[in-house]
Formats: sequence, structure tokens, C-alpha cells
Amino acid sequence: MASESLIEIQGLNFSYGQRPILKGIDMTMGRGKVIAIMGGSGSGKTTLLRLIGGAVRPTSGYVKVAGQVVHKLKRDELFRMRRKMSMLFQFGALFTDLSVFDNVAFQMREHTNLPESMIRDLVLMKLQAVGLRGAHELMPNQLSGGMARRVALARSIALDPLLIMYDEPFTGLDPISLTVIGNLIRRLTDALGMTSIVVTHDVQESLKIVDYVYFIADGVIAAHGTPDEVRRSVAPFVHQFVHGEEDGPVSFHYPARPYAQDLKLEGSFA
Ligand SMILES: Nc1ncnc2c1ncn2[C@@H]1O[C@H](COP(=O)(O)OP(=O)(O)OP(=O)(O)O)[C@@H](O)[C@H]1O
Repeated sequence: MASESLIEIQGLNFSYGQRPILKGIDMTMGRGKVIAIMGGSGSGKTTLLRLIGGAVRPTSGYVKVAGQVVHKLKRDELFRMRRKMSMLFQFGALFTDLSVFDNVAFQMREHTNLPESMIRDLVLMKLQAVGLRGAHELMPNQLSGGMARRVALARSIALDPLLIMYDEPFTGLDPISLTVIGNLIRRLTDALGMTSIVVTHDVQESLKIVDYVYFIADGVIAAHGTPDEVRRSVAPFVHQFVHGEEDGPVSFHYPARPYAQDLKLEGSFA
């Protein structure tokens, strides 16, 4: 029987060279859920997505997707697994010389033997899901930023993935497009029974649409919980993040020696 969780991460450690980036991460992500991963810049969020996608190997521990340990898959098995995952890194650019329709059709033509008539129906269905069926003949340079993201979203669901990973889906959007993209992530996840992982700094927007949040700081899970638990949390780190406070456990200041010492040194130059 298929397990309820799509992703299980156990004791995951990862280093770039000698530098530890992730230190003993444990996570479970259920099917049909939208999960946010938040944390300061450089805390290892994108690295975590790369580990889930099998782009890099853990130093120890593992990531299991649909019951399979990703780093133990053979090359062809990994490619097959990746076909079930979509990764929207900074909302990957569209092919500029292909129409909206052809952008969405691209992977279907590459990876399936479906007849063109069926591809047409499927592409229009995917575009309908993101509200852009009427825009299928446009070229990418005729789209607004928000529309381009919706096309990228339609393209990412072309092959009915089990999992979509979004890296910063809200960056640079106006407030209306931001809500549209957030709601689409939620609705598509529900309609297609996928799992969505959203790496984001946009706390308020993501709390509206996600089922669960993990906060990463210094390579460990600093806090986790449902949006309600996160909103109510008095943990200083979570509070600072949710309320966008400049200083707190995540320091505003780059580490420095005591101020007085620097001032004294400066004086000695006179
Ligand atoms: N290929 C690489 N080689 C060496 N170090 C790297 C490499 N890629 C990333 N890093 C380092 O690993 C750390 C984690 O990077 P990562 O991109 O996972 O952070 P992040 O949490 O996604 O940050 P941001 O929110 O700024 O995108 C950073 O300090 C970064 O400098």
C-alpha cells in the first residue's frame, strides 16, 4: 500500500567540502500537502531541494521519495524519478522562441509518445488550470511577470508530477499576482494530489496556503509547525521571522569584536 508520506528525510547531513551546510535534518512530507521551508539567506534551503532532487548526495542520512532512497538510485532510475518531480528554481525561464502552447507541450513531446491531438487537449487543460487557455498563442515576451509564472506552472504540471519544488515563487510579484500564484499552488496541489514544497521568504503569503512550515537555521530545523502554531509561536526565532523584525536570534550585525575596542583602535591612529 502506498505510504501517506511522499518524502521522508532522516538524519540528513550535507557539506560542501569541509563546510557543513545541513546537520541532521529529519522531515516528513505527506502526499497532497503544501510545505513551506523558510530560513535566512544561506541557511541551506536550496541545498535541501537539490538533495531531494538527487542533484547532490548527502554526506550521511538519506532522502526517500515515494519509498526510494534517492542517492541509491541508479542513473536511469534517478532520471525516471526526476520525471515525477518538477523543480521551479527561481521560476525557471520559459523558452523565449516558443509560444505559450509549445512551452507547455515541450516535455510532453520529449517524454511521451502521445499523438499531437491528445497533446493539444492536455496542453489546453493545463493552461485552463492556470487561467491562461486564452493566451496559448502568445509568445513569452508578450506576457506579464505573473502570467509568465503561471505558464511555467502549467509547464511544470505537464507530466502530472508527484512533487513540485518551488524556489522563491513569490519574488518580484505585485500583491495581486502574488495571491494568484499562492492560490494556484494550493489549488493545483489539491486538484492533482501532488505534494508541493515552497522555499520562500514570504511568510505572510505562504502561511495562507501551506499545511506545514519548517524553519531552517544554521543547517538544523530551528522550528516547525502548522501555520496556526507558527503564528502563535513565542519562540524568538519564529517570532522574528514571522514579524519581520530586523534583529533577534538572527543577528542584524555581522559578527564583530566589541565596538569599544574598534573605537579605541581608531583613536590610536590619530
Ligand atoms: N556549489 C556550492 N559550493 C560551495 N558552497 C555552496 C555551493 N552552493 C551553495 N553553497 C553555500 O551553501 C550555503 C547554503 O546555500 P543555499 O543556496 O542552500 O542557501 P539558501 O538557504 O537557499 O539561501 P538563499 O535564501 O539566500 O537562497 C551558502 O552559504 C552557500 O554559500
